[in-house]
Amino acid sequence: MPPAIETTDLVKEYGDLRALQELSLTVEEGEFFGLLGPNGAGKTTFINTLVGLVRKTSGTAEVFGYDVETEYQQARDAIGLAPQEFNVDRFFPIREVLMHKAGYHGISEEEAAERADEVLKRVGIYDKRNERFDWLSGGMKRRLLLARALVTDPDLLILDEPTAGVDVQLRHDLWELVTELNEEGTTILLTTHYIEEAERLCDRVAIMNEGRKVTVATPDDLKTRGTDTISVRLESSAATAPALDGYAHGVSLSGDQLEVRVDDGGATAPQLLHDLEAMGHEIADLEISRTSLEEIFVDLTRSEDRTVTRSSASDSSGGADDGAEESASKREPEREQEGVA
Ligand SMILES: Nc1ncnc2c1ncn2[C@@H]1O[C@H](COP(=O)(O)OP(=O)(O)OP(=O)(O)O)[C@@H](O)[C@H]1O
Repeated sequence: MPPAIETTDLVKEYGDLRALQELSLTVEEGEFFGLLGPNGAGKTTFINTLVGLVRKTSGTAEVFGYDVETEYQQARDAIGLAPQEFNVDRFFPIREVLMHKAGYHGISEEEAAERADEVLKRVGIYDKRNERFDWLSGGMKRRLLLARALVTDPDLLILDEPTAGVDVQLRHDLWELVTELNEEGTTILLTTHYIEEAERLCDRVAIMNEGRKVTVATPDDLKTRGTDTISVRLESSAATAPALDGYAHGVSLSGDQLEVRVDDGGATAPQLLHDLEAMGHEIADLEISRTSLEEIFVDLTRSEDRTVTRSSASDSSGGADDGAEESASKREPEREQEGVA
């Protein structure tokens, strides 16, 4: 089986702005994969390229081995997208919205009705099935976007910031649901600003910045890239900070409080204790704090100089590009429904 997503040297330019810069990324079938990055990193552009809402400038992008442009229909049929923005037909009861969506993918009316009911139950808004989108609360709207993504029973579920602005209860419900889906075999691509979410859910994460892939790693691997702090309380104040060459990246002392920065706190603590005792210090207390994924993320995505930046001309050329997107969006009526480009 080919990977769920495989892109090679993918580039997207909006006028002078390179939103994706030679992005090569592989997401294996069955993975729960996170795409992290600050605002404007290119996450939505990447997703929109996969679903045919944005036309790539160069490079290749395949979904389960299907080229997203030359084999658009096969690639698109494999994907369920829950976009960041609410883009649902407001004039129909939500059950019908879901049935229309299934219909676009060639599913018979009878089966579409069954599937609509099934996914509405699954996301917990079946009792709202005859209501219109506008009448739903914000949280229910998020649930509906997920239901719409699921109604075609996709092999690849793409969630673009599914928990942005939702309450804690819904966030946990959504986490539970997507974990279940992944356990049932659905590949998941999730973009999020919540590091905790990525850490909790994802097998691997790609960190993007300014259209580039900064790194791909498991959340645990990422955490090992930071430094830990060992905080030691001494029985009595010391006059000078001890020299701990060899493993300490930094040592600071304030009275009886000593802070030592090391690569791996757990592995280094015994050595540190030994060394301090050998220097005549008595230890009252010791605590290790691990670098949070958030700190590592901030560190990895510190602003760099852009090789190509938006120029004043790009606003107008962005308009020309929009024209290209618009013609792409007319290829299938559903694209307008799901479109966020
Ligand atoms: N249609 C467009 N025309 C011109 N520029 C665009 C267009 N869409 C996105 N951009 C620009 O491309 C860059 C990447 O945007 P994108 O929305 O992909 O980032 P993102 O990582 O999804 O951000 P966020 O986390 O804020 O959603 C940004 O600089 C954005 O302004």
